[in-house]
Amino acid sequence: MNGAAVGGRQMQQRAGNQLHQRQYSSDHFFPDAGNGGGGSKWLQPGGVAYSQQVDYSRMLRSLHKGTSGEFSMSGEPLTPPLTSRSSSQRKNGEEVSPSELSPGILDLHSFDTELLPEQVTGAGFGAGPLGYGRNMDELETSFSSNKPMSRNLVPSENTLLKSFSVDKEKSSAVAKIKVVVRKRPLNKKEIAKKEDDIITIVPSTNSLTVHETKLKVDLTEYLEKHEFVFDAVLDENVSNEEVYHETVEPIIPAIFQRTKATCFAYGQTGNGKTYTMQPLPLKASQDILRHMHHTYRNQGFHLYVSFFEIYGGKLFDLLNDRRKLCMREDGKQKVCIVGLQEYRVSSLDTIKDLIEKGNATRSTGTTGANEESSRSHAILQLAIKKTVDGSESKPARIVGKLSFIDLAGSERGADTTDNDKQTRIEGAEINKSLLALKECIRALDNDQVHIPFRGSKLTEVLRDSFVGDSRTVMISCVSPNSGSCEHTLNTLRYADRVKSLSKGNSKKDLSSATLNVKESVAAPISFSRFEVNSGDTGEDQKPGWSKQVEKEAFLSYNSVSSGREEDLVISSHAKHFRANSRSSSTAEVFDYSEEVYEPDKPSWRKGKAEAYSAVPADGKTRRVDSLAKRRDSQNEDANCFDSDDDLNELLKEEEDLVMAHRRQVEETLNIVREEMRLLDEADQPGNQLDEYISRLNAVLSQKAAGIVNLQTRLAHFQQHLTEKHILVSSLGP
Ligand SMILES: Nc1ncnc2c1ncn2[C@@H]1O[C@H](COP(=O)(O)OP(=O)(O)OP(=O)(O)O)[C@@H](O)[C@H]1O
Repeated sequence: MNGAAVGGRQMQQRAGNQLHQRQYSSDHFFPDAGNGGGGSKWLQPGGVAYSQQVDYSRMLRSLHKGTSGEFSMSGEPLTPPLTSRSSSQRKNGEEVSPSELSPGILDLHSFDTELLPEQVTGAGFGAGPLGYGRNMDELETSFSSNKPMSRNLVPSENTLLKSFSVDKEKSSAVAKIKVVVRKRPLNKKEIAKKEDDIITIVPSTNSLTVHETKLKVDLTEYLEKHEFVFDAVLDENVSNEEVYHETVEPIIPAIFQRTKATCFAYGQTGNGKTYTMQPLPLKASQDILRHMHHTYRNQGFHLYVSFFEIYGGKLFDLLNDRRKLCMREDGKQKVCIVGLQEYRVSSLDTIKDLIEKGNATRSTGTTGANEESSRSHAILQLAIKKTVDGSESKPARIVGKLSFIDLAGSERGADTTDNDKQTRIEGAEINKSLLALKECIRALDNDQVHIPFRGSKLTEVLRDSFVGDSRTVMISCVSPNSGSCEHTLNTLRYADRVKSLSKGNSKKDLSSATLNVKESVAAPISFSRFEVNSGDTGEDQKPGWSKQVEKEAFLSYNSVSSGREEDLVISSHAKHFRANSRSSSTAEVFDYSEEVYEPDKPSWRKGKAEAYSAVPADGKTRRVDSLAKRRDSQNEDANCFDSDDDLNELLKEEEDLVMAHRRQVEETLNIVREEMRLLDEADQPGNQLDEYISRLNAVLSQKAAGIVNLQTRLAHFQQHLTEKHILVSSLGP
């Protein structure tokens, strides 16, 4: 984790199943004013365990000032005396007691999302050069200042309307799902071990190539290139500021227009997720505040911050002494997080304090790859709410929300062997939620009726952020060292899957179906050592999805199962089986490439669908893949079996798949036999022979693991096939 950014996290020793917590170095934000008790406490207003919408910044400021009030830009008093409660605690201007407050439930989503009026205030800053690009100090000054704005800073109404529509345009132009990859630099340890940087990036084409060293059967090394294209690819020289510009900045305007956006970082432990994620909320807050005070000035918008973590399937409030939270669903299936503290904020300093406080309280642990690894998913939410009829006494309505998720580091089962039991349990829980997250994104983008939000706490909590008008930005963090090659490929494949969920991309794939090649570019290592960061613009690096050149061997002999679901890319039609095997965790190790089939449905994604001419003008679906139209849930599967031909075709393909697996196992066995024969025949003197034998042994054990893996997969496929047969026969003639 990024110790520097957090500024003083300390890891406590884990005792048994106890959490690791980062202790915030300064717990002195507030004296225990309300209780009059001794010692400092972190925001315990009145010492009452009520929730929720604490006007934190007012309290902070009034504490700093020691006065009973401050003034908003409009000149109205904002801050109640320290001893009084925030505006949310007032009822028609009267003080109310905590017992009259909400019953301890913060329903982040209980208020109907409100459509903004299609107009902006006639005064204030525009979002143009005046609004953007100023530093935070200036920004703060302008936010907290009660001075009237200088005349020449006030743009015309036209300019404002223009900037507003530019914002709208910008936000609607942002893809529903954006996948960005960030490569971190080699760290000291890796440099000391003289590890190679195996990733080359060509920013101009958003492409990234992983150069994997592999062994042939005769034990000579060769390089295999895996090439990927994403929405953006950021190399090790890219700053956090640039990451923000590339990822979150474009979606800020959308948050004011009923959009819920989610930005999350994904990647192996120690790859820079926290380093990447931590600065983003503050930068986003800066932009949100700027919009509130300029484009949407005097429209009753307020910003609220909450910060919690999911650790071991449980929720903890990071801004309220790790208070345990419960998640509930109301009758409308809206998610309520009971007890979550939410702070109304209007200054960047306050937000910064809150973020630091939350980060310092997160659960951390030590993994093989990161001494201070996040063992939890941390979710920081910035909610924009609007007062109803300009009344402070009524609960504000949520307009939009931006969630930042610093996912716990993904690591493979294989890497956790040296970890204690707790760490391994954490790892399993983490991987489960990552899988669930991908499943949800996949289902959403396929317009599936059933979205498997219940797959994990993470997805349950995020349900609200994914339905309706939503935006998702995924930042995949990868490390460049050769030792992490397999992890890196797994991460990139996960990202690639998420990216390929986008119908738009799928359509591009389909329109160039044969171009969606899966090939490897291999060369003997002695001849083809790549130049690190040489801007490897080889011939095979062409822009566009069709250039996705990745070795995805049907089943690579050399790949030893890591137990992670990204490890395998088997075949598009196999996705069917997933629906039937959701309950089986082992079945979830399978991942499937997919050629997504696009029915022309009227939905919130229609705009995107229309962008692609592959959908026939008559609106009828075009058969691209006999299987694709029946891929989602079991019910959907059953409903979609149109004809016996389709069913037979499906069964045939599945049988072929099983046969192919069988062949793979047999071929692998043959290789092992051949190697054993070689071993027996090896007629080499002394040391050389020993060395040769030990190398062969290494290869053999690798193969043996591969065989076990293949056999397991084969068994699963056979099981699925049987289930399919049963399903087919149950459908009757
Ligand atoms: N782009 C980068 N530039 C410089 N240093 C980086 C970069 N990315 C990560 N680091 C450094 O690498 C280390 C690990 O990063 P970080 O803690 O963010 O990893 P992580 O992916 O969050 O790990 P985990 O999942 O275990 O929490 C930190 O010391 C961080 O400062």
